[in-house]
Amino acid sequence: MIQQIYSSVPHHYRYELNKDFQFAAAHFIPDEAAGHCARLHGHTYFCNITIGGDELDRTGFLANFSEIKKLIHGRFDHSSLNEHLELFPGDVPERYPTTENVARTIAELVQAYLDGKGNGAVCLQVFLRETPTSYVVYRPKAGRP
Ligand SMILES: Nc1nc2c(c(=O)[nH]1)N=C([C@H](O)[C@H](O)COP(=O)(O)OP(=O)(O)OP(=O)(O)O)CN2
Ligand SMILES: [Zn+2]
Repeated sequence: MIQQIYSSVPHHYRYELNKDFQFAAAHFIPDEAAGHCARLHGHTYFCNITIGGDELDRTGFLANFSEIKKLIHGRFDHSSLNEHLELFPGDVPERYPTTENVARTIAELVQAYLDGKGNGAVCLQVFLRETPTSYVVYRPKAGRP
């Protein structure tokens, strides 16, 4: 994991936090146009989340590394992404569990968690690798999903 090279995010925050983790998940893209991806298959996703902010919380954290991992890994690891219908309803192409849509969804989940902390931290980037040769970088506009 530590050999991974990320795109860096331009920003002016005093602190930048990065958390790496992996999760194993199955998925399929519910459209025949997706070719072999329309069949159920699995990946070990590699994820890097970048968070920026100027203020630390009372524990001296911008955000707790372990809570960031738990938020995403705890929800998706050893699951079928298509069964998370609240996030990936099968009839909405913008919500099919493609790498792009999963990366954006992760950014949305992380930002919702950060909003609850109240120290102004923002999710700046989600790097999501689906296979050894395929990955997506998602950057919310103006630091927001
Ligand atoms: N833009 C996207 N294209 C594809 C996605 C996606 O999410 N976004 N997903 C898939 C498949 O789900 C598949 O898991 C990954 O496809 P691919 O990179 O082709 O996988 P391979 O391991 O076969 O790649 P090779 O480099 O040819 O070994 C497809 N496209
Ligand atoms: Zn896939």
